[in-house]
Amino acid sequence: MKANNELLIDDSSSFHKIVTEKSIDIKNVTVSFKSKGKGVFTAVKDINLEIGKGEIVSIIGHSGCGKSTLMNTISGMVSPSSGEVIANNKVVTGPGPDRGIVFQNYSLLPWLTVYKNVFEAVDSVLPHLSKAEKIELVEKNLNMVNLWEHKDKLPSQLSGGMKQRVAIARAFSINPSILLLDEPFGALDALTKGSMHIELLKLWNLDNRNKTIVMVTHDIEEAIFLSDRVVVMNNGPAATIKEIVDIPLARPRNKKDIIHLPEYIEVHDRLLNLLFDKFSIED
Ligand SMILES: Nc1ncnc2c1ncn2[C@@H]1O[C@H](COP(=O)(O)OP(=O)(O)OP(=O)(O)O)[C@@H](O)[C@H]1O
Repeated sequence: MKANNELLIDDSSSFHKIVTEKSIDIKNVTVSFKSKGKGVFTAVKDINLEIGKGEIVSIIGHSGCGKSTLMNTISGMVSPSSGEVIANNKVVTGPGPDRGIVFQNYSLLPWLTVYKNVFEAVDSVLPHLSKAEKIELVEKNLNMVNLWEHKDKLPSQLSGGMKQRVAIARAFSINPSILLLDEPFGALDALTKGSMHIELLKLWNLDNRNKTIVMVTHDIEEAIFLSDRVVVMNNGPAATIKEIVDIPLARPRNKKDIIHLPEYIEVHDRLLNLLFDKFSIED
């Protein structure tokens, strides 16, 4: 049995696809913030995590434990105080088009239509494409999330789920090999969230499961349904990785069926225990 933070290479007993290429390598990463009058605050400490190409990995942990900080080191928006992040075999020194990010608050430009929100992103990240190629990309991705007919609407005319679908279509249209999702479905109701999970997996499948997806979530069921592995963080400050849990469920997964499987129940219990081990029922 391999240590669970190593890549699963050629492991025929695993449910995971065979991973032969590293996509992200977080090496001994510590992130500290300096704040005026309060000195130095260490958010995460000595994080080591390897993620293979095409893997879906979720990060869960209590509020403030450093999940977003860790994601931001992969995106390049936060620099590690020590250690380094390697993405697609290059040391991360800032944001790049190989890493797309989707936030909980959609971050759409409110003055641009759905179409323009996606087009502008394609235009700025892939300037070498012809206009026709850019239009084709925008159309394909808006169709994939069933929003083509809403292409002329402004974000204010859309529901939360629709806005998030635009944000996801935008992230996919720039075709990053790594997709970083920071609580992407946190603000959605359960039904919308469920259909967004299917949309996300559909896009991932259409791309031959080649995109690496790292997602921050608070939702254990969401993490199990979507992920190959779930990274559980300890509480901060100086948060570390508590455990990395493999999700032993074959794909495609049917949400209604998997919840009855003993493997699901076991992994769900494990994650609950890891997250809530300090509480008892009486609490
Ligand atoms: N730029 C910053 N300057 C100072 N402290 C920061 C900064 N960014 C994050 N922190 C601190 O680092 C810790 C981790 O924050 P982070 O946002 O990564 O946590 P999180 O696990 O994503 O939280 P949540 O689940 O509530 O979104 C927190 O204590 C936060 O206050």
